[in-house]
Amino acid sequence: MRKRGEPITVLTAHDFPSAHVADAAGMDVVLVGDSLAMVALGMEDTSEVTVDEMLMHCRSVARATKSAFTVGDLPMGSYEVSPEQALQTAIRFVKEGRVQGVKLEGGKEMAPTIEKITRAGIPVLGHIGLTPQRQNALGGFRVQGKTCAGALAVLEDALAVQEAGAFGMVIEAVPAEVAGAITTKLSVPTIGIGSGSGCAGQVLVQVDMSGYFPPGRFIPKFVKKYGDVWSESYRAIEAYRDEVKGRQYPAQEHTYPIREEELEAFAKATEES
Ligand SMILES: Nc1nc2c(c(=O)[nH]1)N[C@@H](CNc1ccc(C(=O)N[C@@H](CCC(=O)O)C(=O)O)cc1)CN2
Ligand SMILES: CC(C)(CO)C(=O)C(=O)O
Repeated sequence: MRKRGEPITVLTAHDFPSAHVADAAGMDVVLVGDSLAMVALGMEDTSEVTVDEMLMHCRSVARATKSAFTVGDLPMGSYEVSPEQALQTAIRFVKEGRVQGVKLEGGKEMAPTIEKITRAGIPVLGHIGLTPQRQNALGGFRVQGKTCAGALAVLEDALAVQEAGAFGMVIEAVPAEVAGAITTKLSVPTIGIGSGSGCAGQVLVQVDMSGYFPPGRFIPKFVKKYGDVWSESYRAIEAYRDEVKGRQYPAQEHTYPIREEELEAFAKATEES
């Protein structure tokens, strides 16, 4: 259990085993992020992933999270058309995805949508600053709020998202000083990613922080690699390959016994045929 005032720990996980370890390790929130597209499905960006794909992964994660609050990310195209569309999608996330809350990207333009969903009793986590679903409009995965005007725009978004009823908001790739200052002006928590330690909580993608990617792959500056799951998996798979090829695996202890007389009878029965 998290103590009052302590930073909120959030981890993006996409399937049952990763969510299971995140929950066991005491994460406050597990987010089924649409980074799913890039991390688990091998897509170029997050714009391709569908509601049905997200829902399958939400269900998988939700089966594993016993104590972590579980949030599902509304994918691009499933909530921008109207607040009604967004509410319908959010309801599917709760009913079919079995999550407890939803996340959606956008600032003040999404306020009516956030209000609509929260009024229906579904907790909403906002997402401002760098909004990856809009990377084409932002000119790529670019740091936001780097100028006075840019920082003021992020602040305006934060206040609008809070006012609309969001229980918190992700602030992605905003200079630490700006994200910290915005955090002090809000009453709901900010969950930073690439936005410094002044946020009320932090989020990272589990695959990134545990090092489950090949050496040399590009990772954003904000990622700290706390583990080397790629190397460990690679080592294990190589050893398995070698032992199968060398007939060392499976060994006697990995097999099931049969009584001598049954085996003899079996040999006799098959000899005759
Ligand atoms: N796996 C993984 N995939 C992801 C995310 C993640 O968390 N991890 N999060 C979302 C994408 N977000 C980013 C944010 C920043 C960058 C990035 O590359 N930023 C430049 C900064 C560019 C600039 O200076 O403007 C850098 O060098 O860090 C890439 C994807 C979705 N996909
Ligand atoms: C990591 C985070 C919070 C930011 O891009 C996210 O939204 C995701 O996992 O999809």
